[in-house]
Amino acid sequence: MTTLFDKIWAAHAVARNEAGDDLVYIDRHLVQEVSSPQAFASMKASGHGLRSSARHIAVQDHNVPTSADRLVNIPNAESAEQIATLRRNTQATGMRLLDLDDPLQGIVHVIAPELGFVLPGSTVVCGDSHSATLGAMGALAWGIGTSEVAHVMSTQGLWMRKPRTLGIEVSGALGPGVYAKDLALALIHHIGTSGGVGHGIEYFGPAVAALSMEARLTLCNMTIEAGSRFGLVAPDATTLAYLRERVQGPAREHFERAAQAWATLRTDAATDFDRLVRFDAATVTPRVTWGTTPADSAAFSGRVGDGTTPADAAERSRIEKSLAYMGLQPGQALSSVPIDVAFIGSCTNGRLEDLRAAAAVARGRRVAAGVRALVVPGSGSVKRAAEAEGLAQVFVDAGFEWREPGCSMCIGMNGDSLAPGQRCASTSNRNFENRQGQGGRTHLMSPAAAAASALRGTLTDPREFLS
Ligand SMILES: CC(C)[C@H](C(=O)O)[C@@H](O)C(=O)O
Ligand code: SF4
Repeated sequence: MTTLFDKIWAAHAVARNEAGDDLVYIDRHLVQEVSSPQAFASMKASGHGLRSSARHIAVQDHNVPTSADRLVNIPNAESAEQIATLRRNTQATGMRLLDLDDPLQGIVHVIAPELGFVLPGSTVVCGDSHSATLGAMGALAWGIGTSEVAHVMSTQGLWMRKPRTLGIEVSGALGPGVYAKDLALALIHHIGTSGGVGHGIEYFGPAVAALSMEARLTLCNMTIEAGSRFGLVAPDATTLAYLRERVQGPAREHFERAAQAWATLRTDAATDFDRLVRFDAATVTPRVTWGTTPADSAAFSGRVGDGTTPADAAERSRIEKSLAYMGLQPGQALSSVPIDVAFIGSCTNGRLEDLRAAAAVARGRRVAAGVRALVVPGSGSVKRAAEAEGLAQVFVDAGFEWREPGCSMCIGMNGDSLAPGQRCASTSNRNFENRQGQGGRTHLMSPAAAAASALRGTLTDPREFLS
């Protein structure tokens, strides 16, 4: 009797050293331009090449401008340099690159499932902390550091200590206007930003089973914000339906046989986890962060600081500092807080369903005067699909900017960033100080909530616009 996490791990651990670390075989590796330059350089310096070139895909995402002229104009010299470096490195090593002009380009964690690159039961790594996103496909997926990236490229293996397992069982169902993002924020609020440290998390239970593939990707994406590098959902009919349309190569040819094998990929019993947390989805309402960690969140009807004063002195001073940064008063009603910018996008919430949810709120309405609202699709595929079904037009008619795909204002490396003091309703995953630009203030929420906030000009519960 064991967990899904342990089963996939055991199938990939090919050796154990004296320290107790396992050498884990890596099936797939994703590369982006920010964390790879040193890895390519050290691989070259050690005289290695790619051990298995078909197991890697590279994409430009963090630094890419989201303006229409980006193929001819990358104003930031550092961004241009990182983009050129990945182009050079992939050419030199024979790694597939989805470059700026590729119709499939997009945020690394958004494109990987779209390409059918991530299969249930596989191991997938990327030099990016949000790689657990891909665990939604029933894979062990995690973020690695630059030296590990070099190691994977030249050996296809990694020495790793197996983490303990944490099962998060979510019962009940999410109500209307409540999304996977709200569930993720509620869970992080519940277990804390270090609640998952040292553990691989598997999400399961009726509320997880009811989530679409895209919603599961959102949920797993936020796992690192709870301190865990691994977020996992067992493959089921939803996973198979998603993959059937997307897998390539041998997995396509042998799909039905593979599907039978994937059906065995599940945790035998909830008691097999080292730790178990139970959570009721019916208690979740649309949430928004007010502080500078993803755990600092409350319902839109709530108050800054949860309306309580923590007994712990260190926590009290942390909150004081974060509220000073955020320009908020403890106890202030969240719904009275005005915003300057709304950002809909990122690897958390830049997929088609996210844009549908935001467009359902924005349709036939107008962005409030003085608010800048951006919609940045997570990939070229998302962009084209959103245009084909009329979502882009809904946004444009409502006064939102419709941009080219990339990480954009999630991290502000590409020129899309907040000015000091600006306040943003954002569908991304991190609200740390200066994350979206020096002095910028981030409020995390779902795409429907970001659209609602853009329309009203203050932090707004999306249910006010959904009938
Ligand atoms: C730049 C990159 C390596 C980084 C990460 O590791 O996650 C970024 O994607 C982020 O979201 O902070
Ligand atoms: S969208 Fe944001 S969180 Fe995701 S990979 Fe890009 S910068 Fe990181």
